[in-house]
Parts: sequence; structure tokens; C-alpha cells
Amino acid sequence: MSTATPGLQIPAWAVPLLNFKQALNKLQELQYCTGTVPLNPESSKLFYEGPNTVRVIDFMNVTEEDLSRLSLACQPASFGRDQQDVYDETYRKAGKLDATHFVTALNPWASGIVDTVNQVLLGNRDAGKSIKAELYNLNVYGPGSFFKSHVDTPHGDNMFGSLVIVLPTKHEGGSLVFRHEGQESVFDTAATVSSERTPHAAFVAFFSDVEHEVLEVKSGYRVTLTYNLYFVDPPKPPANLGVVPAEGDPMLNLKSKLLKLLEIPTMLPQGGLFAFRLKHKYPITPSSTIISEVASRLKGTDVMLKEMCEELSLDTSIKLMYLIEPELSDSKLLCLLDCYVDGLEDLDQVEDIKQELLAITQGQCTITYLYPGRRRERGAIPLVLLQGSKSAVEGNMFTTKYMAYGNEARVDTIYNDIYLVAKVKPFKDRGFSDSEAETAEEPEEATAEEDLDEESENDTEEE
Ligand SMILES: O=C(O)CCC(=O)C(=O)O
Ligand SMILES: [Fe+2]
Repeated sequence: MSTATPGLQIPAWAVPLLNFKQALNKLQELQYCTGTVPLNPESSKLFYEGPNTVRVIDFMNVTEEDLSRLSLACQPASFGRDQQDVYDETYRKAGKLDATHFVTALNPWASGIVDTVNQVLLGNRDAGKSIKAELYNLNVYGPGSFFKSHVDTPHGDNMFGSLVIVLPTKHEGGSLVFRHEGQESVFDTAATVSSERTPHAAFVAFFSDVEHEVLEVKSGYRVTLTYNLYFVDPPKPPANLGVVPAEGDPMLNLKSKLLKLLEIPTMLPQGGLFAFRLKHKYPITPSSTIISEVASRLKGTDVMLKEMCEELSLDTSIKLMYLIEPELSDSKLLCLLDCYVDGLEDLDQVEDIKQELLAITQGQCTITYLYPGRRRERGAIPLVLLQGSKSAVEGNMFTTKYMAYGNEARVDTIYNDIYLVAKVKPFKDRGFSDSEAETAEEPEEATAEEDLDEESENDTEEE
């Protein structure tokens, strides 16, 4: 393949190596990530120690006088040179307050800044889980202030970056310039904080080994909060703090028992549903909560139940359950709903309940019957209630069933019973031996209602 002269054979890897190096050279790195966050009355205040007093500044409504007072409360900012803290106004001219002398209500987690840093600067999708942002100090750059080119001193081997939040004050100059590997970029903080119609803070996060410089502030005051950013391990469960969970994996035993149940040919022979009334109640905003999304907010053993079902290859979903007891017939309808629906209580008067039910839930409703029992409604799916009971089902009339005492009076979001529903395949598809499958038939058992009236062992009555 080679046209080179004999003795000057080009090795087979030479071209691929070159290709790789060229591609690597083109790899461009983001030098910093920025954004703005709106201030609101909960996040806009700064409290600081002034001479013999504590002062407050509201950055939604800040005056020149507030800023000049804040500037007077500051110490001259030092910097590190040859491992010594030095003051040198030809290199850094700015005021600072150490984190022990002020409190800010602006929180980089709550405002979404840490998530942005994680996703944009670190390219991490696991938002906010492994970054610590440690408040370092507050700086005031008045007219004539600047900070010449430097890198930020690492405070530990897990420190990867610096975060600067620029509070919304009117100023000119003070842009932040980055230089890294021959590239230069400028972040104009003054323009960014005045780019929105309402007060917004600007933030910029960068890897602290990237050289950066604050250009001279020409007018006004540039006020910043600086944070050191660290990689941290995701939080571990606390050891022996307060109540200690029982030894061993409580789910292991449960899982093997559930598997045993699935191995029985007469347990939902044609398939059906397992349902668990969850131990916790979950906040539902009737007008907006998407019930399926509650799956990602499950608490305590409720999460474990879901994981256990999934480990046994049972598809799970989260439902509301509602029992309709028609006046005109004796067949009760046990409905699983994907959304909160008004007007279900009127259905017991309607003639064709099923039709009406599907219409008002826009088809997002599964009609089931308690198994073992007799299927009264065509198409109703057998459901085994593994946790919970008849009284809980009947009690689940949505709004009536939540604690009357909260720590605050609110009516838009309420606590509701939620059901974890696991889909059980027909016995022949569950992967157990075929010989058993032949014996699997729907049993002729008590009626659905007789079964509904039976109290389950683990029924806990609600007050
Ligand atoms: O205020 C800024 O934009 C950067 C400040 C800075 O580089 C520092 O405090 O080390
Ligand atoms: Fe810096």
C-alpha cells in the first residue's frame, strides 16, 4: 500500500495517529459558563457587619449610598504572591468582606446555578449531586478597581473551579477576561447585569487554573460574591444518627416471597395487576400534577417496593384509585386513574357509567376488579391488592382524605393516597415451567364485592 522507498516503510499506525492528533487539536473546551438569575424578595437581601451595626442592602432596590457604605465596610482585598498574602494596589485594587462578616439570601443551589455549572461546565447530567460551592468572600470593585491576571489558589485537591456572582448594580468596566492555551475571551459583567428588565444577578463559573483578570471599573460599584467549587462524593446516608434502620436488606425476603407468588399458576393465570397502596401520602396539585411523575418522588419503603417489582421484571406505574358504587346496579367499579378528575362522585347516578367514566377521564382510566373475584364489567382487569384494603379504597375520595392539620393553610396542593401498580404477565409468559401453566385457569371464586368487603390483614385505619 505504501509508495515510500524500501527501507522507509511508513508504519500502519502513522496515518491513524495523525488523524487522531488532528481531531484532538480541534477539541475546543468551554472556558467558562455564565447565565443570569432573577432576584426576588427571598433572594435579594444582603446583611453585613458595618461599624457597630448590622446593615441590610436589598439588591432589587439598591442605592448609590448603600453601595458606598458597603464599600467603606470592606477591607482592602489581598492576593497570594509567592505563597504569601499581600496587598499591592498596583496588582489588585478592590474591597472585600470575609464570609464571616455577611449573610446573603442568594443561594446558588436554589437559584439553579450549581445545576448549570454541573451540566454546562462539567458536562454532567447528574445535576447538582456532586458539587460543593463554598462561599469565599464578597468583593466591591469601586471606580478605579481591578484585579490583574492570576489563577485562583486551590483550597484542597478537590477544588476545580471558582464561581463569581455579580449582583445587579449599575457600573461600567470590570469585564472578566480569560486566557487559556492561547485563547482569550471576555465576559462583560456590567452589560450582563443590566441586560434584563428586572434585577438579575449574573454568574460566571470557570476552572480555577484558567488565567483571568478583572479589568478596571470605570464608574459605579461592581459587587460580587465569590465561591470555591469542589468535587464532592454524593452524600452518604448518615451513620448512626438518630434512628438506625434494621440490619440487613428488608426487601430481600419480600422479593423472594413475591417471586413465589408469581410462580403459582393460579395467581392471575391470564395476567393482571398487583397494586400496593403506598405507605406515604404524596402532594398532588389537582390541576397540574402528572401522576406518573410521582414515581420519581417516592419516599421510604415506597421506593423499595417499586424497585423490587422492577427487579422481578414487573412494569410499574403510579395511579390514583377510585371506587364507584353505582346506585342503579350492584357492580362496583374499581378504577385506576392517571390523573385527578373532578365529578367522579356524581357518576353513581349515571346509567352508562363506564362510557361516561372513559369520557371524563379522556380514556386515562383502567377498570379493574379485585381478584380473586368475578369479573362483572367486560374488559375489567383482575387486580390483587397486596398492600391496602377495602376501607382505604373506599376512603380514597380524593379531597376528603388528607390530614386536616398542616403547618400552613393551603388548598391548592393536597396529600393524596397513591397506588403503585405492577403489571403481571399471564402465567405462561412468566418464565416458569410449562407443565404448571396447563393447570392455570381462572378460578371461580367469591364475587368481587364479597372480596371487597373482606378486610385485609395489614389494614391500618385512618383517623
Ligand atoms: O470578580 C471577578 O469577576 C473575578 C474575581 C477573581 O478573579 C477573584 O476574586 O479571584
Ligand atoms: Fe480569581
